[in-house]
Amino acid sequence: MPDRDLLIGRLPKCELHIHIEGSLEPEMVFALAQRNNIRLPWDSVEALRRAYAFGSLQDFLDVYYVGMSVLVTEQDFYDLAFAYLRRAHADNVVHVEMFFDPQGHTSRGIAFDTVVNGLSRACAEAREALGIRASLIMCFLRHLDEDDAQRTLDAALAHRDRIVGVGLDSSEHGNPPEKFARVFGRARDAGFQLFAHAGEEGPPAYVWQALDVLGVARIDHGVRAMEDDALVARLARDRVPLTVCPLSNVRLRVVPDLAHHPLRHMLQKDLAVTVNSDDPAYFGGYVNDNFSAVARALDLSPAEIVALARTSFSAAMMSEEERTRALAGFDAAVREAEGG
Ligand SMILES: Nc1ncnc2[nH]cnc12
Ligand SMILES: [Zn+2]
Repeated sequence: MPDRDLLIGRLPKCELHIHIEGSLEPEMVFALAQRNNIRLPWDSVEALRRAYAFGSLQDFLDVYYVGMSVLVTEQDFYDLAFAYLRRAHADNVVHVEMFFDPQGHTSRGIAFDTVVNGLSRACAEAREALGIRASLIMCFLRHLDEDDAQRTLDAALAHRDRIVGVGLDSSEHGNPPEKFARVFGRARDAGFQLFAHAGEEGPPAYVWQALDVLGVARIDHGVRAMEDDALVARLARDRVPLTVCPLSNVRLRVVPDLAHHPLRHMLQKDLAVTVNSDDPAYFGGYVNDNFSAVARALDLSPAEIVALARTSFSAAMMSEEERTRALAGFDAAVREAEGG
């Protein structure tokens, strides 16, 4: 086996937890602010970077929503998504399920169509130019009310062919999944796949609700599920995928440092863990950086690294035919890595 970072780079992988607005690098924030004549509360890229010292999820979200205010035109959304897909491709990501936050834009007067047109054009062109597959998952902002989410779902129905699923993100404390039970029921009836952030900062009860009230197919983060043995047993029994984001968890103080990250324990409990970047521009790294940092801190073996990347394919939304083909490519890449 080659060394850890070489192996990580050689493994094809899926990224299943990326907020596209969280890939907005500070340089791009300033370039788009200039292009669109937007005034920012920071006077330089360095000042913005200094604002990235977060004490909690809410601290981050306060900066994240201001950062995304520079996105105005369809071209802005296209440029953002294409830049991310190019970067992900460099990390050997072959399949992306991309979150976006329409309410962060429609609340500023940007049309839903502008957002979806720009993002979906980037996905289509990246497929052509780079061979990377990408689809869109629209997240509801859970700090907003149910009616706002219902109106957002109404807008999404007109784009049913370009949005594959719905998710739930933003401030977790005090905004349990059950607040959106009816919205998710409608989304399910409309044929959307269902996802939710749960157990990032919030308690295990929110993970139970995401599973049993919303009926989600995957849990985003889910690290606090480890506090509840019965929940761990349920997640393991049903092989519910968990999209874990190690660098995010450190930056948002969910864990004190990577050496204390529960990922190894999650693997020992037979949970279907994947590694992802969450908001790479804000948390110090893209998907390979997340693999590399957590593998080093927890001294993961090559077999464990391979297993994590392989799980990203079983956890992805693909037809069984696509999955079989993708896994064959994955296994071939592992054999090649083992050979040299
Ligand atoms: N890590 C995260 N948790 C909840 N909402 C988010 N929106 C963007 N990143 C998020
Ligand atoms: Zn997230």
